[in-house]
Amino acid sequence: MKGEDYSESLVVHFRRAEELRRQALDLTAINPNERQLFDLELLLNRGFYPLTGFMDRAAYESVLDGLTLPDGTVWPLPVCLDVDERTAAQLSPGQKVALNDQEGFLLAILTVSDVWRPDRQAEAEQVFGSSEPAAHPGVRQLLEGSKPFYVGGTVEGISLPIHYDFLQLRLTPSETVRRFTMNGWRRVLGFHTEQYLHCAHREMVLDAARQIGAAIFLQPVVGLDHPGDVDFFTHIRCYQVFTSKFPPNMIMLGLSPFASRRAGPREALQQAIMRRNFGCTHFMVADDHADPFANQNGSAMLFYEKGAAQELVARYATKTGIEMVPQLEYCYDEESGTYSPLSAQETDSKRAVTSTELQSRIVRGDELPDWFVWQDMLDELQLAFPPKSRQGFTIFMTGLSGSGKSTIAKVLLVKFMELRERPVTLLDGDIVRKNLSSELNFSREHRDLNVTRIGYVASEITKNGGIAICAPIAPYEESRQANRALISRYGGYIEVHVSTPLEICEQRDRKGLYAKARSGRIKGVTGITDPYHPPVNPELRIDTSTMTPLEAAQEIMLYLQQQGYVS
Ligand SMILES: Nc1ncnc2c1ncn2[C@@H]1O[C@H](COP(=O)(O)OS(=O)(=O)O)[C@@H](OP(=O)(O)O)[C@H]1O
Ligand SMILES: Nc1ncnc2c1ncn2[C@@H]1O[C@H](COP(=O)(O)OP(=O)(O)O)[C@@H](O)[C@H]1O
Repeated sequence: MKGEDYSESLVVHFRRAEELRRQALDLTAINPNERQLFDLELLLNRGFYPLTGFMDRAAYESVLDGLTLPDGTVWPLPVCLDVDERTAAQLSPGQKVALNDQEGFLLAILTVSDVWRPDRQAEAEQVFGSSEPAAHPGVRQLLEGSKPFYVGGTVEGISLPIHYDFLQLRLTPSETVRRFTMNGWRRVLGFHTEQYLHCAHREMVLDAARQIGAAIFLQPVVGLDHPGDVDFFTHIRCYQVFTSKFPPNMIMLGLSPFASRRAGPREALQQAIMRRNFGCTHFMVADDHADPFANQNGSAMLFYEKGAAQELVARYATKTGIEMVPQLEYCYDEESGTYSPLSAQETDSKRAVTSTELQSRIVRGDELPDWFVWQDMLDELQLAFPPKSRQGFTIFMTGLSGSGKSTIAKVLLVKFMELRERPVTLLDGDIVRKNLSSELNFSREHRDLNVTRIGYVASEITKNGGIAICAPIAPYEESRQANRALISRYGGYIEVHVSTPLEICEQRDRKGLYAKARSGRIKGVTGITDPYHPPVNPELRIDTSTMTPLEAAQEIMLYLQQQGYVS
């Protein structure tokens, strides 16, 4: 990147865009992933001003070593386009490359300045303060989730990445600055969040803004981890409710396409610079800002030193042109009925409520006092996090062939249909093998694929509030765990190990499978010549050798009642 480009946006005039579209037909194309598209959007809309493209090697090294671009401008995080070795081999300086979105729609043309293989271990150390993937999710993303070559070069934008949701909130820096001016806002406090906000947050941000005579620009960063999740839409709806609780002309909401690296102090500084580019004069920084373990289990868990992010943003304030405002934790005093900052000593009659606690209280269906959250926000949250009695769930039965999975599943199916509380779907092993996995055999690889396909379908059913009953053998822990992780995001997951011993299954031998296995006519039969790894921690274990199918199903129903899934 040479020279400074002062334009409002790097998206070119539509006449030039037409020309670039024609040129792009002959160019090598790169389809940036979700994370890279976020960076591209901030380059094109100039949230990353003064960058005019993905960093070249000199800028990258300068940022890592000294938190500045080669011309001395403060810049703490690398903004690089990572590609695989095959793509890198096709690129050389001066070459033009098309950058398309995931549907192949042309967004920008990159003029390559250099291509290099970075030392990502060293980058991890400098950016995150660690090169241990297990210790930090940002390090894991960099070392295991990104590609080994970087491409630097300027970009000419044809279009900003396309969004269909909340268009009125996707404001570019020039749009926000124009609105601030129109509102008469000379001082603007940028407030970055990924959390659900409630009444105490309102008092906290309002007090901070009043102290410096500023209005508030709430710019949350959400939606990257699980785009399309109900959670994302709920977050934004709740921010809309939140902003409606402020005095007139006091707060504005906009969405930021920033892909968080969780790089603690360096990231806080980066976010401050970005907010300055959106027109803010002040930026609120928490003492655990951008920490990978913020909001988890108190400060003992933090990766970065508490307060380090605030210190770094404040230290660079003169150079960046944006001032640091510390974020204080506010609590409610039941005696006086007021909110105030929580000091370390005051915990008796004062109550602080974290956003995580808010969410878990809603899932448990607890009563929430009105000092905690507004009714209209509660309505939004309850829609997204219904109590267990209205959540979808999956009953995932695993066990040897003949252990009783299908029989119990059929009993459960009719019981749920009788209850008529939710739609119910049976994904039995042999039905799935016929309809969804007919091309698969019984190798480990194919069994895993079969089991995760069942998990995917069950996750969709669970997400939409239904009941999925799954009954494959599912002999391996890894694919069962993958299903658990996926499905638990959307609702209940109840793993039932149908633990009937092999001798009993073999005596039953309804399909003659074991006889054929013993006589060597079929190979790789689970329990005989293929392994079955019992689940480590199932919700229930049921041995059907000493009970009827009805009794087995009743054990599962009792568990569901106890957990609150069925009434
Ligand atoms: N080699 C081998 N091993 C195990 N089972 C075999 C095999 N070949 C065919 N069958 C029949 O296929 C049914 C199991 O399929 P699944 O899809 O449940 O298996 S897996 O979860 O993918 O491992 C299973 O049906 P169920 O008895 O209903 O479990 C078997 O009858
Ligand atoms: N308590 C029980 N639960 C389920 N099945 C039982 C039970 N007791 C006996 N059985 C018999 O065991 C066999 C189990 O077969 P099936 O349900 O097809 O097993 P799987 O689906 O695990 O291969 C059926 O013949 C069923 O009648």
